[in-house]
Amino acid sequence: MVKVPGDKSISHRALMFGALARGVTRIRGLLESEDVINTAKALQALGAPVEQVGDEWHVTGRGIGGLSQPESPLDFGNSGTGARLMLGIIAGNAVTVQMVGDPSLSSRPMGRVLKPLAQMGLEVDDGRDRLPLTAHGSAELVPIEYVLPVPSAQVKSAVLLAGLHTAGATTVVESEPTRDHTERMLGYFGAAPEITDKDGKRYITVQGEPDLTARDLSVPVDPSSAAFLAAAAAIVPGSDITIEGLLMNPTRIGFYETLREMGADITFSNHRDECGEDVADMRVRHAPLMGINVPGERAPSMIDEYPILAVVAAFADGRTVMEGLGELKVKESDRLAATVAGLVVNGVDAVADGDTLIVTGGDGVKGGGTVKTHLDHRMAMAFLTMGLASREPVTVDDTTMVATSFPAFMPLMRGLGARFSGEGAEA
Ligand SMILES: O=C(O)C1=C[C@@H](OP(=O)(O)O)[C@@H](O)[C@H](O)C1
Ligand SMILES: C=C(OP(=O)(O)O)C(=O)O
Repeated sequence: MVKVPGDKSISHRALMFGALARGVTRIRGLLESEDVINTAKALQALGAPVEQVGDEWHVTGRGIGGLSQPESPLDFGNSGTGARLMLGIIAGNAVTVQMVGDPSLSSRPMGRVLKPLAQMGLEVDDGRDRLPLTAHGSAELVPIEYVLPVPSAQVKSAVLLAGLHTAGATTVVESEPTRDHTERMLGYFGAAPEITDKDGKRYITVQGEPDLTARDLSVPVDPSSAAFLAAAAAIVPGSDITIEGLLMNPTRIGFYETLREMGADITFSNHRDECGEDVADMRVRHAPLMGINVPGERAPSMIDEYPILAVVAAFADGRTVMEGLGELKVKESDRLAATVAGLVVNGVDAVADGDTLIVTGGDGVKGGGTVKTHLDHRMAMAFLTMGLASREPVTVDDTTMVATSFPAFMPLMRGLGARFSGEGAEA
């Protein structure tokens, strides 16, 4: 049984909802990674105490609109989720906040959240749409109806969080379902949104100024982190691993559906509910894999898993065609370009054609190349995993960013038999 840490998306939200509720929220299984700790520090600086108590994290909520002026800039490090969701919260409080991030985060588009938040009343100095920026929240936000121009749970969540700070009903319309942890957590904290499906679109409406009540919650295992272990088991002959308590939310498990279609031996057991989310235990055993077509509609349910899926595809027989990957270009790096480059430098036949990624496998993977990770944790973990099954070692140029989402990655992999050398830069 392998213990994989808690889900990053749910961890950010558990801290944020804890800060917006009344009372003390106690969180078990919080992902203690750099991204999540930066969110905890930001909330603390905004006047909602966050403390570690044994193996729990306690957040003392300030109620909707109850946050206070921070004394210094808030640093979101590498985290798009932290920065974008917090913008939704900052928007609804009468505070002025300087937001900064690392070079990767500072190059990512913030206009996608700033545009709807500006309609609601948030002001940003000099019309900036990248970090660093200075945001002026307001105690008088106005509700809006917003049609998402991109399939993004971060944009959806920022607008819904801001909507909680208005005196009316805010609706987000999405045409492709994205991860729904914000909606579920709203329900768990006592303010379930109204969700209706009409003409192939989903309408999510929150009522402003709800009373959120502090809750105890336990964070399920992150399917995006577990994907590296599952992939390793799928490509390394003789593997057989079981991961306990995996988050099975249908908006998150496209990677596992895809691996199964490729022929991977994956079974789920002991399905149960944990704090409003479905979880199960997952067993993965090595089996021969074949290339498949992965439809674009599936992309939101596995958006962070494409680098590792592309690595798995390199070990599958034939072509794997992955469509609809436009959003990969605006992650911690341009993951479409970086994945192709990492595969090619290790002797794999891979090309990007517009928003489509095509990887042809068949004869194993040569390896021997050095992969540029561009401050991107998923690039580092995907290619370290590739090195476990390639003929020659794979080198990655930097492993420090792994700590943003999965600090236990290298020790866990070592525990399963992986050998990394050179301070872990080679697999
Ligand atoms: O809402 C979230 O927690 C996340 C949403 C996704 O981003 P987008 O909403 O930008 O697609 C995902 O890539 C990110 O790792 C986490
Ligand atoms: C895209 C990711 O995270 P974020 O947007 O929060 O930086 C990720 O973890 O792969």
